[in-house]
Amino acid sequence: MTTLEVHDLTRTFGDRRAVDAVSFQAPGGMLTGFVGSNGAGKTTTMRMMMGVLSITSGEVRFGGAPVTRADRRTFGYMPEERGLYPKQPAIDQLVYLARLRGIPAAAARTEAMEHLDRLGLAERAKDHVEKLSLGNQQRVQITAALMGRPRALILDEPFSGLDPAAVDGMVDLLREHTARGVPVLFSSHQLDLVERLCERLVILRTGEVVADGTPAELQEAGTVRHRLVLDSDAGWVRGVPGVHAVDVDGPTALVELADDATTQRLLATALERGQVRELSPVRPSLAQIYREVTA
Ligand SMILES: Nc1ncnc2c1ncn2[C@@H]1O[C@H](COP(=O)(O)OP(=O)(O)OP(=O)(O)O)[C@@H](O)[C@H]1O
Repeated sequence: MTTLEVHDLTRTFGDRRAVDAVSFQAPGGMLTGFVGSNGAGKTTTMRMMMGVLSITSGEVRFGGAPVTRADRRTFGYMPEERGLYPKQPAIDQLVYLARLRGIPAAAARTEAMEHLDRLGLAERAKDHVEKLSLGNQQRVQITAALMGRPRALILDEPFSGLDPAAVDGMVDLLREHTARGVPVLFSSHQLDLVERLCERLVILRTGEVVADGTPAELQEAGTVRHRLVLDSDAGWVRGVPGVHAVDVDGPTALVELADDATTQRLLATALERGQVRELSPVRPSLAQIYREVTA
């Protein structure tokens, strides 16, 4: 298992710090999601990790040592600006990219055909990329990053524009790489997907890391809410001191409680008024955590 990490990574454009002392790890064998709003600095960070953009200060490490040019040649990278040539056959581009990673031509062709076969595109291997649907182009693009047994994967928005079945297929492919101990870092705006897939996630806000950990760790650090279900209208909870009613819908209320005493007071009041069908903690969703840390 080889960890890919960044330490105090900083990039300025003029007097603007697009990435400001960013540190995090993408451990080997795990999918690490990289999220943040538009302009938060994800692409800039990934470009520095790959060495396609110079680093103002800080360091990228692979396996505990400063990353080398030779290391980076073994990484699979899917850039934000998609790199396939529209007027070249898909198979040729996959073979070319595998050969760049030192795979002999014959083996590269075999691997490329296997991939195209898995995508259901074997018959279209010789078609120019531009003749494929956008989703299929995107899948070939991800495949290009996966050629030649990369030692790390850095993927900028690999799932954008894919339908759910295509996402699942691509995730299966990525999991084959994490199973070999490879670190996989990918950016995404699809929080539900990130929540479902990732063993770790890093949240960036205006160039800084504002949350970093496993989904469970982030959930523990997030605000716990409670769901209260009564047998009659729950609107009165809005008047209870220490209770912040996030949402009230008939007999059901989603509330944030200031402390344990508030919980007891709420419960006692509810019982005085009738039956309490449920009072239970609600683990925050990733979307809620994201809103809290990026607010
Ligand atoms: N070459 C550049 N010159 C000047 N500013 C840049 C350059 N590249 C990026 N920036 C700025 O750096 C900041 C971070 O941009 P970046 O593309 O890394 O964000 P992002 O998180 O990937 O956003 P998105 O989700 O929209 O892709 C933005 O303010 C952007 O305008």
